[in-house]
Amino acid sequence: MAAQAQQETALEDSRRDREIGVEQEHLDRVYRRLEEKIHEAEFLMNDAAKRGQVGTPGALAERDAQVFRAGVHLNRLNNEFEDFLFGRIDLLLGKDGKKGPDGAYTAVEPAEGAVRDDNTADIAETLHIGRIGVLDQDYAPLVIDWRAPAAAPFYRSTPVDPGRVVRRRVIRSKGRRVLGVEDDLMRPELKAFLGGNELPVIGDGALMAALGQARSHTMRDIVASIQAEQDLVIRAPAASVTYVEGGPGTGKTAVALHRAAYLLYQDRRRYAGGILIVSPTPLLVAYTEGVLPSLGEEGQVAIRAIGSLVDGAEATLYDSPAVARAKGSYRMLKVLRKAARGALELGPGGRATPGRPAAGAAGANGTGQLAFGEDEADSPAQTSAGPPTRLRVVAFGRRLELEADALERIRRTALGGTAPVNLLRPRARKLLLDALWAKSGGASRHTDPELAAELRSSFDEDVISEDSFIGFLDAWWPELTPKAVLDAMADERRLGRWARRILNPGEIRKVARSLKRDGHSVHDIAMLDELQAILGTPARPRKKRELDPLDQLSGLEELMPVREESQRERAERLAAERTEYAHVIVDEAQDLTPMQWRMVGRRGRHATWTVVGDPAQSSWSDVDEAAEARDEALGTRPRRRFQLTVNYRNPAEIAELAAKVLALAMPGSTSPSAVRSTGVEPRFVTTNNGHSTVVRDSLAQTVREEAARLLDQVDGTVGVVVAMQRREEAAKWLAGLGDRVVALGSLEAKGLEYDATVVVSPAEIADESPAGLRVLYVALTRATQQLTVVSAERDEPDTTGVPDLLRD
Ligand SMILES: Nc1ncnc2c1ncn2[C@@H]1O[C@H](COP(=O)(O)OP(=O)(O)OP(=O)(O)O)[C@@H](O)[C@H]1O
Repeated sequence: MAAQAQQETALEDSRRDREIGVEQEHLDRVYRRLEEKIHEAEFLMNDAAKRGQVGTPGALAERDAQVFRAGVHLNRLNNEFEDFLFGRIDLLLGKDGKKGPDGAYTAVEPAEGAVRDDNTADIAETLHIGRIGVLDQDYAPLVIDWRAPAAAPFYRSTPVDPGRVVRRRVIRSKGRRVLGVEDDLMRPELKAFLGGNELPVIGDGALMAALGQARSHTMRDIVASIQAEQDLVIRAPAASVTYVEGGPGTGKTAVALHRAAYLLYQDRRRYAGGILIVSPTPLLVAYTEGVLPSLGEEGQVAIRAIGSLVDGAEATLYDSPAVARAKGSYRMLKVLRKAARGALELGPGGRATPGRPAAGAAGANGTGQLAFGEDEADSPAQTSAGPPTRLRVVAFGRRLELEADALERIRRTALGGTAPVNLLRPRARKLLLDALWAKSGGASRHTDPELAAELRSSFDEDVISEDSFIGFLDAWWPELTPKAVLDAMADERRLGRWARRILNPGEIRKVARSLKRDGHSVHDIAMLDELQAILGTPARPRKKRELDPLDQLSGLEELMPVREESQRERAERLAAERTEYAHVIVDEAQDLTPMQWRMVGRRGRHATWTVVGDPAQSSWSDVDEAAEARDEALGTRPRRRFQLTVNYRNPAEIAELAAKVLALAMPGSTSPSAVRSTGVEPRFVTTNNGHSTVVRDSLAQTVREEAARLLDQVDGTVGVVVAMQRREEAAKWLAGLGDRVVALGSLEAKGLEYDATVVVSPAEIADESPAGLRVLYVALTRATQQLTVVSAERDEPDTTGVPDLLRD
C-alpha cells in the first residue's frame, strides 16, 4: 500500500513539474516581449526629449504628453511584480466565435457541439491572466489584464455555473521563475483534451492555499483568487452607488481596493479626477496601502484615514463614548453654526492678546474700550481680544461714531441667513457705511440723485481709506479660522451659550473639557471640516506661476511670455488642489457618524460611490441617525446592493464563537459561513487562578504568556486586543516579545487581522460603550488561525474558563 502511495506521489510530482515547465515557457515568452516593450518605451522617451529642444508650441505640448505616457509605461513595465503572471483558463469553443477587443473570444457560454455526446471536448482557447496586459507582435494576447472583460470568467466561473471554463489554474511565480500551479476543475464530468492530450489537473485549488498562508503587517492582494460573488462587486458598473454589506472576513476591504484598480482600468480618463478611499484608522491605512501598488496602481488613488481628511490636522486623540456621541451627532451641526457666528463677538481669535487689542481697533487708537467675552482664566480662547465696542471715523471733516447697540444691530442684520460667515464681511462693511452715511446727514445735502450718488461714493471712499476704519473692521469682523472657533468652544460657559437646549449640561462640560486637550480626535476633524464650510474662505489673489526650466531650455520663453500650462503641470496642480473626487470608496462605513458623513459627502458631491460595511460591527450607537446622514451624503443616486456571504478569514471554530456575541449584539442576524476549518478550538484562560480577586500583574502575566505561546505556534502575527483604556499598559505587557506581536485598543482592531489573537476581558470591552458588544464581535473576528480569550473576574468565567458572554 505504502509503495503504491509513494508511486502515486512521485507521479503527481512529475506531472506537477511538467506543468510548471509548461507555464515557465509561457512566462519566458512574456518576459522576452516585455523587454522589447521596455526598449520601445525608452526609445519613445529619448525621442520625446529630442523634440523638447526644437519646436513649435504644438510640438512642446506633444512632447509633454509623450514623455508622460512613456514614463508611466516604463514605470509599470520596470515594476518587479512578485507574481506578474498568476492565472490561466482553458476554455471550450464559445457560442459566437467572435474575438473581442482583448483578442479573446467574447462568448461566455459554450457553442453548440463544443461538448460531444460522449462527454468529451477539446480546449479551444487558453488565456493567461496577469497584473497588466501584454500583446505579442501580432497583437495576440500573451497576458490579459485581470480587469479586462476577457478575464472575468477566471473569477466568475464556478462548478455550478462554469460557462466555457473547463480548468482554472493559479500560477505562483517569483520574478521570472514559476514556482507552482494549483488547478480547479470547473467541469469535472468532462474529459477534455488540449492539443490531443488529456487536460492534466494539479492540486486541490488555489483558494485554500492562499487562505492558509501566514499574515504579515501588510495586506496582500487577492487578485489570483477573487471569488465569484466578490468579482460581481469589483466589476459592478461605476455609475450610482454600489453598496456592499458582508460580515467579518468576507473580503469587503479587499474587494474595495480591487474595485479602485478596476475602475481606473475601465475609465482612466474619468478617474483622473481621483479616487478617494476612506478608511477608519491610520493602522488600517498602513495595513492596506501596499495593495494598490501591487496591482500596478498608484497616484490617482488616495487612501486616507477618516481622521486625516482635513489638510493640516491629524487625529491623534480618542474621545470617550459620550463625547464621541455628542460630537458626531447632527446636534453638533447646530452648535457649530451658532459657534461660528458667536465667535465673531470674540474678536480676532488667537491673534491678539488681552490688553493688547488688534491694530486699528477702537481700543488701539485710544478711543474705545475692549470687551472680552468672559474672564477665561484657563481657556485657550483667553488669548483673543474682544471686538471693539465703538467705531469712530472722520469723514467730510466730521467725527462720526457708532455705539455698541448700533454695531450689534448691524452685526445681526449682516449675519442673517446661512451664508458663510467669512464671506459676509463685505455685507457688514456696506451696512456700516450706510449707518455712518445716515449719521453724516449727507443724504439731505443734494436732491439731485446723480449728485447725491457721487457724494455718497466719495464719502465711502473717504471712510474706507481711513486706517481707523480698516483696523476696526479687522477687529470687529475678523476672518475666522475653524481652529479658532473650535478653541473658543473649549470654554464651558461659552459653549453652554452656543449649545443651549441642544446638548445637555453634562455633554457641554465633557465636550468643552475634551477640546482643551492638545491635539484633535477623529470627531474634532469632522467638526473642523464642517466649520470650514460654515465659515467659508474669502477669495485671494492667485499666485503667479513660476517659469518652467524646460522653457528656458527650448528658448521659447521669449516667444511665449505667458506660457500655457502643460498637461503634466495641470495634473500636478489639480492633484494638489483636489478637495473633490470622481469616485469615493468608504470602508467600514457602518462606523461613520453623521458629522463624518457630511465631511466625506463634501468630497464626493459629484462622485460615484462604493460603500462597504457591516452593521453588526458598528461602533456608532445611533445607527438610524448615521443611516440618515449617509443617505444625505449619497444623494438621490440609485443604489446597487450586494451581499458577501463567505468568511475567508476565520476558521469555523472561531467564527462559531463570534456568532454567539453577534446573537447578543444583533439578535436575528446571520453570520457569514466560514470557508475552512482548522480543527483548533479557541482557548479560554482565566487570570485569577482560583483566587477571588484579579490583580493587574496576574492579568499582565497571563496575557504575556499567551502571546508568547501563540508566537511559537504561528509563523506570522499575533494581535492582543484590549479595552481602549488598557492600550498603553498592554503594550508594556508585551515588551521584548518582538515585532510580530502588537497590542491594540478594541477600536483600533477594526479591519485588521492576525494569525492569532488574544482577546482580553470580553466584559471589559463590551462595557466600554453602548455599542460595546459589536466592538467585541469585531475583536473576536480578527484571527486567521488561533484565538485565546483571557477572562478577568468581571467576565465571570465558568470552571472551564469560558466567560459569561461567550457561553451558550
Ligand atoms: N477571494 C479571496 N482569496 C483569498 N483571500 C481572500 C479572498 N477574499 C478575502 N480574502 C482574505 O480574507 C481576509 C479578510 O478580508 P477583508 O479584510 O477584506 O475582509 P472584510 O470583509 O473587510 O473584514 P472585516 O469586516 O472584518 O474588516 C483577508 O486576509 C483577505 O485577503
